[in-house]
Amino acid sequence: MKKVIPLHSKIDNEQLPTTSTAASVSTSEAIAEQPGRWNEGAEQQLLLMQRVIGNNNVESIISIFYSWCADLGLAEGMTYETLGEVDNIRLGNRRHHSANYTLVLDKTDLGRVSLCRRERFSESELLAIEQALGIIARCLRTAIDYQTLEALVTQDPLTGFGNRLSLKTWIEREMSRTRRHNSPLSLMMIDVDHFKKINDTLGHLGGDHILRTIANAFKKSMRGSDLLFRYGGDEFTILLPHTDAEGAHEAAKQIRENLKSITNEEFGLDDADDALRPDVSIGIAGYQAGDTENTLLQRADTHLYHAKANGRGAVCSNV
Ligand SMILES: Nc1nc2c(ncn2[C@@H]2O[C@H](COP(=O)(O)OP(=O)(O)OP(=O)(O)O)[C@@H](O)[C@H]2O)c(=O)[nH]1
Repeated sequence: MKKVIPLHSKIDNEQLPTTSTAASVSTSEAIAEQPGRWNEGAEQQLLLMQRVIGNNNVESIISIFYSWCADLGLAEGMTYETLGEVDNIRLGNRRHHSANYTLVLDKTDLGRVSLCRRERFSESELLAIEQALGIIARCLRTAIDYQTLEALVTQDPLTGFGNRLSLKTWIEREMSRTRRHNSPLSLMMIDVDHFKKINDTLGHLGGDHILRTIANAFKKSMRGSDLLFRYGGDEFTILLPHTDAEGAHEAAKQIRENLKSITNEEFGLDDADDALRPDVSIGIAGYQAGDTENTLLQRADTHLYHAKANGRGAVCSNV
């Protein structure tokens, strides 16, 4: 009888593996070179295919693949690691025996998959895993491309937070949620004071570093449900679901306060540059019935203008 030789020549399937050696597996070849075996688990493979096809979310595809393996007793734990935009994923538990794969499809690195469980993997099980990886590989590539493109279009490259386009999407989403549930919603427009002077003194790269530091400080001051965006230049927007203008006003004061706890060193400033320590002006608008994206932004902007006109380093709203 013809011996089936798995393509993964370096699977860790020993009694006491200490480190894992990744085997490079071209998953499309894995299916093509084992046509006989393909039919054996055809039903399960079909089920997996039906679940992942058309799915553009990497995390979801990985989690479907893991559930599929776990249901068949092929895994008790799994990790998925990539170098790109997609976060690393860990599912289930760590176990003694592991099967490690580097997924490569048409020369594109799709990441590393490591499955583990208490028992050794048999050759036929490893083959089933490879065939399943072959199925998810194409969906994964589409999903990775989709998520990378989505990040390019919606993320601000300097700070990594959402950009103006992303803000538009989220305002619409949160406004319709607010209308449906009759819950409050507020929006903050934040502008760094005298940022031009910071740029002129520290140079553009120094200015970039300050913008990133400020954005990260905003993020730390916010609640988990609040959403931060870079509106453009030295302007940021925070969308605060479930928060009325009064609550947002208090949150804005806290944001300004928290900026004071950032050290000169973190800002990339010398002690002699104390005068350059950044402060912000903030305008706030609470959602009102009949508001559109533009009217909400416009009101926050008007309040921001007043905060600037009142000498900067201030919070202004209608509360
Ligand atoms: N370093 C850096 N600077 C930027 C970026 N985008 C815009 N800027 C600068 O941000 C500065 C914004 O300055 P202004 O809008 O004139 O306002 P300001 O100096 O902050 O003064 P006020 O807002 O009136 O307090 C300009 O000098 C822009 O060149 C960026 O991505 N990085």
